[in-house]
Amino acid sequence: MEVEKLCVSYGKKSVVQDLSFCLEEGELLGLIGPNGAGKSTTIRVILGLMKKTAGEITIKGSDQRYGYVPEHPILYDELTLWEHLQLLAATHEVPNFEQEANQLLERFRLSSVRHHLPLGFSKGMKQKVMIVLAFLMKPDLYVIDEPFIGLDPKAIKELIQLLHEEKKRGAGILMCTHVLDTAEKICDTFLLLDQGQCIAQGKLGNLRDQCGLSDASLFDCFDYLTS
Ligand SMILES: Nc1ncnc2c1ncn2[C@@H]1O[C@H](COP(=O)(O)OP(=O)(O)OP(=O)(O)O)[C@@H](O)[C@H]1O
Repeated sequence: MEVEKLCVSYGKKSVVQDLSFCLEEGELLGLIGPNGAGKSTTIRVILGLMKKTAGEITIKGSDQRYGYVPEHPILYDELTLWEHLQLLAATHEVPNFEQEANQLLERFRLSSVRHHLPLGFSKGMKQKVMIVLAFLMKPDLYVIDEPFIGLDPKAIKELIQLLHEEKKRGAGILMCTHVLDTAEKICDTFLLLDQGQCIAQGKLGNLRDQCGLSDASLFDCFDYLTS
């Protein structure tokens, strides 16, 4: 995915200015920044949920689908968990989805509630359903917004493992998060947004160079660059 000089406004208020970045195959890019920096807005525009004011977003390759894990789970009250998976498989042409779906449900400890309505699910269970739905499709591009919030440690471990597997398969992953210690461990590159502008991007080493702090953690770089 290539984003070039992206600008986004809410009415007259400009919230993203001249944002450019690339997401390569097999790359996990961490989109980080303070509250209100413009991360979710950027994601909404990439997903086509909001219009941009200017700029270009190009998704290369034949697979134009994306796996989206939103910050807040969005599920149908009247469909069971399994019916959600069936619906996604039918609308996104996922062939022989049953085996993959069963494995994902097992990994996220959701097998026993597969025929239940998500109305009675906890916040973390709903979040896990959104993850299973996104990963069932096996798209070339993932857009993931704050996936770790509300997940139990076992589910966090499974999600990190899944991210590794999908990277290995060649998928590009854009992940917005405030959980910097995990991001530091699993992301290949970072894009630090502040007040709608990119103030640093690249590998942790690039961020460290920009701060002049050779052993700094991602948190230290974030703190220094946004102060
Ligand atoms: N619906 C809206 N109408 C007007 N302004 C909005 C709207 N949604 C967000 N904004 C503004 O756009 C800016 C960027 O918000 P955005 O939600 O993209 O930030 P964020 O980086 O995702 O923040 P957070 O880390 O808190 O989730 C903020 O100044 C916010 O007040």
